[in-house]
Amino acid sequence: MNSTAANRSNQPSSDGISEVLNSGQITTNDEAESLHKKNNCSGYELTGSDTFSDNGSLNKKRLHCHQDQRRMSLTSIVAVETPSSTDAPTRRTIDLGHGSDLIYIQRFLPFQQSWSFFDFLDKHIPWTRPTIRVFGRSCLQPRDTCYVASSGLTSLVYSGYQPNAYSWDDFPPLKEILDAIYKALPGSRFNSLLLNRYKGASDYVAWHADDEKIYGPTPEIASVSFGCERDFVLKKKKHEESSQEKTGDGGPAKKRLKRSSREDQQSLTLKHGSLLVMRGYTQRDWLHSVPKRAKAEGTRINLTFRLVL
Ligand SMILES: O=C(O)CCC(=O)C(=O)O
Ligand SMILES: [Fe+2]
Repeated sequence: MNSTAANRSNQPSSDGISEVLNSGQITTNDEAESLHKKNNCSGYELTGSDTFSDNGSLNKKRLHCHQDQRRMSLTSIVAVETPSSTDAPTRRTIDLGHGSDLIYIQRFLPFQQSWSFFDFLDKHIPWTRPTIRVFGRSCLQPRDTCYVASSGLTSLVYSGYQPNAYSWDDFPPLKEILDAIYKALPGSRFNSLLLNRYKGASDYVAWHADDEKIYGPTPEIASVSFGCERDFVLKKKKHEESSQEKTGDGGPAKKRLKRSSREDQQSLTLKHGSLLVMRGYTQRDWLHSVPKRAKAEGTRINLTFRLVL
């Protein structure tokens, strides 16, 4: 999503994965902030279980984004994006502990093809910005959304909002993306897709877990990102927010009350054409968010493929 000239050039720098170095930088900010900003749901959104607000100060990293960046010379892009025949996209696994893990593939889809997907989705998806309910208040969801699902599934409801389920047949490129995911994740199955469009720096998704019952106890969620890169931040739920103890692996109470540490937080920069997979108990034990980022001016589109049981 992040797309300055530098970013859009997809330089083979880091893989976008970095632990948050200063635990103080992720704040479970005050409900007060949200209550000030009643109409824009700032910082809060109730999806699965619990939510917290974010003060946007997680990382001092600059995330410039300009939509016209793709007009830059393609020379450097091609130089780093053209894989040799033996190059498989690098896959990183991040063990979050206690049966939760992530897979991140930065160059999951080819760069130019990813822009074609972006353009199709931006133009043809029937985006809507619904009014949702957060802590009893109605407010505008801080990003556009759309939902696609196989027929006959239990409806998705989050934050008091039940999206209309569109058919896969209406958007053939989505099937191409899903096929690519199946190649990367043999044995996985997905039958629904939540699409999000972040139209600029102040669009975001607040702290939440996708732990709705319809996904079962250990959902696998495959998340594909296009356009402006944005930070994706995870933090471990506080003990009472997680149901880890229900399976008996929460350890003794004293241990469970330990202060948050570096291992309780992760931050990734989700690049254009990347795939992130959340697996195991990630939804039960962790929250995730895409915070506002002042420099992330471009549009980002994110697709999260899920399996409704
Ligand atoms: O935009 C993203 O990367 C995440 C979106 C998300 O968490 C969700 O739709 O549940
Ligand atoms: Fe989510």
